[in-house]
Amino acid sequence: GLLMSRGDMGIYDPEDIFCPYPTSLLHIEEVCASIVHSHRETSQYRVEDLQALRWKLFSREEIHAYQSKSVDEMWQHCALRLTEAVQYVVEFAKRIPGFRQLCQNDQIVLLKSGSMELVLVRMSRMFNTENSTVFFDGKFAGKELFKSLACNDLITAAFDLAHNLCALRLNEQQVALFSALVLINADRPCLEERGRVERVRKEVELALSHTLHRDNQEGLLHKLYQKVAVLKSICSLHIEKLRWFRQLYPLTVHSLFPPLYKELFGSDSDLPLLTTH
Ligand SMILES: CCS(=O)(=O)c1ccc(CNC(=O)N2CC3(CCCC3)c3nc(-c4c(OC)ncnc4C4CC4)ccc32)cc1
Repeated sequence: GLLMSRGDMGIYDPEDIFCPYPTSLLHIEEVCASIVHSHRETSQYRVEDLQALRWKLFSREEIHAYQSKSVDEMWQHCALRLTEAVQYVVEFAKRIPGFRQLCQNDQIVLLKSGSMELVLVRMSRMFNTENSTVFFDGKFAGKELFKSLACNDLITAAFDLAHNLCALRLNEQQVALFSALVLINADRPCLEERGRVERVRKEVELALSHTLHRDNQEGLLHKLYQKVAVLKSICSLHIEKLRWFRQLYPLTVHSLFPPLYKELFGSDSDLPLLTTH
């Protein structure tokens, strides 16, 4: 498009109404490189390691042990795994160019609303479409392992999304840029400086379309935007289940859920764990 024709001079042309900010190709390539690097550094498991573990499946006995856990035991166990995953996502977010320049409130709003969506995107990297298993607790698990969560619709939705994202065969660069795009969303409620979030997002959008253009895969952009809607619906279903679970087991949530829970799903806004150091 017009932006790309500018070359790396970034010359600001007053007549140019399409580009109020000089976004040069060089700068976009720097944004790409930085986001992909941050993704690698904060991805919890490398793709090559997951490939090597591909056929490490839970035995029937191990699956039975998970299925014999009580509902609140299994939720606690999953909560710990999810919290670990969210902490890596928080690290990734903090390294997205421009994220730490956003005001504290907006950083937290984006993380509160986007971290679970990012965990779901990352889950697709840990999914084996040949036997519909996901890497969980050190091995690959089928969805029957999560039976005692009593959330089969939620788990099925998460597995289906992982399957569909896998089918797009995104490379790590595309996963990294898509992840950043999912997080930097200027439409989130309660943002204080929406315009600034929009500008950071614009750069990520350019980086993603630049990468897809270079990989000759522009068709993916439309499919990725469709996936954003699915991420949102799974997260709403997840919050519903969380409310249901908290009504049944208030003590578990209050005392045994990780501290991150109160930050991400609690009402208080002073959030030590998520602040940028
Ligand atoms: C965020 C921190 S927190 O605020 O303290 C917090 C908030 C909510 C909960 C309860 N939800 C929960 O545990 N869930 C939900 C879902 C199922 C679907 C959407 C994500 C999920 N997934 C996993 C998980 C995986 O977690 C890393 N890794 C691989 N597979 C899976 C499951 C097959 C989907 C593991 C836990 C897990 C717990 C903790």
